[in-house]
Amino acid sequence: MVIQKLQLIQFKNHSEQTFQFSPQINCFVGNNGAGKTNVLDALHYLSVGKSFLGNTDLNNIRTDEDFFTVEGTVHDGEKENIIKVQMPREAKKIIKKNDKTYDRMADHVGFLPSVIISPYDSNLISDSGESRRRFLDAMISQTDSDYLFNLIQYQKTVQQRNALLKSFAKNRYFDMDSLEIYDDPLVKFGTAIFEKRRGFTDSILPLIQSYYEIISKGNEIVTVDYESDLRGNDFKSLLNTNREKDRILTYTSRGIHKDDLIFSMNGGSLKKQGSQGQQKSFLIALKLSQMNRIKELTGKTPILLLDDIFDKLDDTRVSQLIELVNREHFGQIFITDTHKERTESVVKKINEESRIFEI
Ligand SMILES: Nc1ncnc2c1ncn2[C@@H]1O[C@H](COP(=O)(O)OP(=O)(O)OP(=O)(O)O)[C@@H](O)[C@H]1O
Repeated sequence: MVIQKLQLIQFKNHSEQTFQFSPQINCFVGNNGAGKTNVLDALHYLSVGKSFLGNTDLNNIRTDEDFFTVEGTVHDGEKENIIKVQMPREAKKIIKKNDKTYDRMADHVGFLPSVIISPYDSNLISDSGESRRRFLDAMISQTDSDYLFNLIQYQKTVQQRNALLKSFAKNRYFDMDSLEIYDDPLVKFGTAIFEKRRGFTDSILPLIQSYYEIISKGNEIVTVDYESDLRGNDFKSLLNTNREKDRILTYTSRGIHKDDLIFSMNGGSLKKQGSQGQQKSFLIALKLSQMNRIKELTGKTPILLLDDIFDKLDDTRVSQLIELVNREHFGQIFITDTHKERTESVVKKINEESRIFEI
């Protein structure tokens, strides 16, 4: 997948801007606050119809304007496609491919896969399990539409079961039969999600380890463990055993909504023991592995968005990263950096066609 052209209208700090891209490496350089990350965010909109910064769509309309438009010309290997995201202040967001409006945003996901590596990824290490679960879900659902369906059904069922538990407590009443109605859907959807998450983590671990080894020159060993209540436990029995506890707590205490990914370095916690550069190297390895899996499963090469990638990495790690990019041919890459000279020197070492845009 190659984005040939990007046009921004009233998108964040960009009033009107058009970029003609290289099919290989594109760099955006400029001072803090110039709007480099905003360009990557626009590319993210073309991929999944929303911001990677967690902003609401309305916040991304340029101040005092009525709408934003992000339009991209995307070559899918066969033909050119025009992807257009339009966000009016007073109406619903729409996304179109070749002038045809999608009924649901989800129908577009997967057409232009992307992987982003940004400073915000550090939340994956520092935050609670919820952000790691969201990451895992986003990774798997880019290549598996059943997964998203099962997940939505599972989450709805947990919400309904929790609401019932709360109403029991409020009304000082308990009815086992009506609570048990939720067991079958929880077991069905939860077990399917568990199997997918386990399979995905198992398949991605050797990739993460090999990318990390290259970036760090073998200085440390990292691991990722998938932690789940369903590991070694049958979900149905787990629900039975915890029914009384759930009644007291008034929520569903066990299940795949409590899953987590445990990141370790040399046997200890990556969060507690990893330096900023080591944590960043790990996140890069994780994301490159995600990229590799998407490519393998869909046959499409995702676009790679690298926000502030060189910050916090020492020269050795930057060189290793360049070597990796040269070796693996990651497809089309978009990089932001505040240091023009650093970007120029890095790009010179990569044997691919590049373009540098000053923002
Ligand atoms: N809706 C909006 N309307 C106008 N300007 C906006 C809007 N949203 C964000 N901005 C501006 O965008 C700028 C931030 O852009 P961005 O995050 O892309 O900067 P950057 O070049 O990546 O900076 P850094 O090097 O610090 O990461 C800020 O100046 C902010 O005020």
